[in-house]
Order: sequence, then structure tokens, then C-alpha cells
Amino acid sequence: MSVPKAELHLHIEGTLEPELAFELADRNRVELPYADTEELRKAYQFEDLQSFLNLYYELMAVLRTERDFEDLANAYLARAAAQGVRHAEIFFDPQAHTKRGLELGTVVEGLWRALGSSEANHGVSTRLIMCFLRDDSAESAMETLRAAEPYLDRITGVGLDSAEVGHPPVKFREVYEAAAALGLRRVAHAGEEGPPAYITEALDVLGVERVDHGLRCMEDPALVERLVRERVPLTLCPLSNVRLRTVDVLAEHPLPAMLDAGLMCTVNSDDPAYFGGYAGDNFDAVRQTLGLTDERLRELARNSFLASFLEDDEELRGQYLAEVEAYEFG
Ligand code: HPA
Ligand SMILES: [Zn+2]
Repeated sequence: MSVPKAELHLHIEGTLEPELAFELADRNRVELPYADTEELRKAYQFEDLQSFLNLYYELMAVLRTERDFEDLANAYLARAAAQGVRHAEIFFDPQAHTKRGLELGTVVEGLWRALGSSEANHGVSTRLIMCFLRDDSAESAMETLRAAEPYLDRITGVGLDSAEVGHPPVKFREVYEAAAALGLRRVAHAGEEGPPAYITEALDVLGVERVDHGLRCMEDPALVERLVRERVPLTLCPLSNVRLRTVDVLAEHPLPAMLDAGLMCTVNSDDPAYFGGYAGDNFDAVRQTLGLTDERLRELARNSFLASFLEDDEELRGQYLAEVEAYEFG
């Protein structure tokens, strides 16, 4: 669906389509343990978050040069634009690359070659959010933040991703304090596989302004009430939840109940190359399977811009919001 929307939960490494993975493997002479794209696609049967993460990190081996990151980001921006994405706040995982021996500058400069010209080339404004791997140490996260200081003109905020359970937000208290002191915006994955208490901790200890996923808040009515009262945006990813089995089937996704409860929900794609769809595909899926009305879909689109980090360009935000109100659902 091409309703104008902002994508707020998108891991750029999760946009690596099998065709591009093989192209980059050839270009960089990296051996992939799959014969072809068809065999690779067959590996996209996930049991849970960890089984996905194993493949996600494995395929990153093909990303080696600035040009690779530029090509990856341009491929995503073209696909996103075709599905109505007007603004994208893009996650990347610096540690997943630096631990393979890449320089942080290779990743940031490469992504920036695409992002810096994205408004002109794709009609999509962008922000970059650097995520810490929560299953790595807090020390490694702090070193990553320090290494990113030369690039802070290109990085809007910090996030927290990778294996959630057993790695509560509090582990990263000092890193988030340091990020705030540098003027960075703060978000974190919480309540995807982890308990509702991680959502509360992300708000109270890390000071996050948005919660990525936040799905499991529905198990705690007092938390739902708080999220509604404080208008905390949640970046939901419905197709991701089905593929990673945090919900059994899309028809049982709590999105309608969450909207009815008054939560500020947004719909996003997470890792679209792996989970079967980009932002517009996620909108299509919730419309068809959950029967959301056009006004509910408009609310989701509106929320995406309201929850975006466009404070430095309120004029652009206003323009996007006007596009949402003018959109005619077919
Ligand atoms: O859905 C996700 N959850 C946590 N970490 C991730 N890293 C990429 N995608 C994800
Ligand atoms: Zn995610």
C-alpha cells in the first residue's frame, strides 16, 4: 500500500536480498555456504529470534566495502519509495561489522553515500540510528559510541537490538547516559521476546523516546495505561512477529487491540528481505488479515510521522502529514 508513511524500524542489514548477497559475494570473493538464491531462501524458516539472527549475521560477511553499503542502502531506498515510504529512520549494527575487521568509517561513509542523496534520488528523507548489540558487553557498546564520535553529524540516535532475553536494558545504562550527553536520540528494542518489565526499564533507565516492538506490553495492563498516557510510540513489525513466531499467525496479531487501547502504534518492516515484505507489504497484510479500516490505516501512517525524529524539520513533517490526510485509499 502506497499511503505516505515513515519507516521507523528497519535494520539496513536486514534488507540484504539473496540476489544482492550473491552479487556481493562474487564481487568480494566471499564463499557462501549456499549453492544459489533458491537454496538460501529455503534457510528463511525461523524458529525464533536467535535462529534468524544466526543467518542475519552470517550473510553480513558479503558486506566489505563502502560501495557495498551504498548499494545495500540504495536498493532498500528504491524499494521503500515504491511502497510509499517518504521518510526512513534506519538502524545499523556497527559492532556486527567492526568485529569482522571493518572500520566503522567504511560502514557510515558507505551508508551515507546513499542516504545523503536519498531525498534527491529517491524522494525519501532519512535518519541514521546506530544500534548496540545487547548480547555483546556494555564495554563494547561504550567503545562503539566513542568510535562513532567523528560521525555524529550523520547519526541521529542510538538503539539496542539482537538477542533480547537475558540482556535487560539496565545493562546499557551508562552507554545511554553517555549517548544522551552527546545529544543523541534514544530508542531500544524491548518486549519482542523479552518481558514487559524490559519495556518499563527501557523507558525509566535508558530514557528511550520510542519502544521498538513493545508487543508484550499487552501482558501488563498498567504498562499499557502508562504507554497510552505518555503517548510512547511503539514500532510494531507484524510480518516479523509471524516469521519469528512471537505471534502464531497474523490473524492473531494484537495490533487491533493495541489501537483500540489507544496505544500510539506504527507499522514497520524490521528485516524485510528475511520476513516477506517491506513497509507497504506490512500495511497490506494488516489491512487484509486484520481488517483495519481506512481511518485506522491513516492513523498508523500519521503516527509514523508524529513519532519520527523530524523535530529539526517541522516544515517537512507538516508536508508529510498533509500528504497522509489527503491520501485516498483505493
Ligand atoms: O527483530 C530484531 N530483533 C532484535 N534484533 C534484531 N536485529 C535485526 N533484527 C532484529
Ligand atoms: Zn528490529
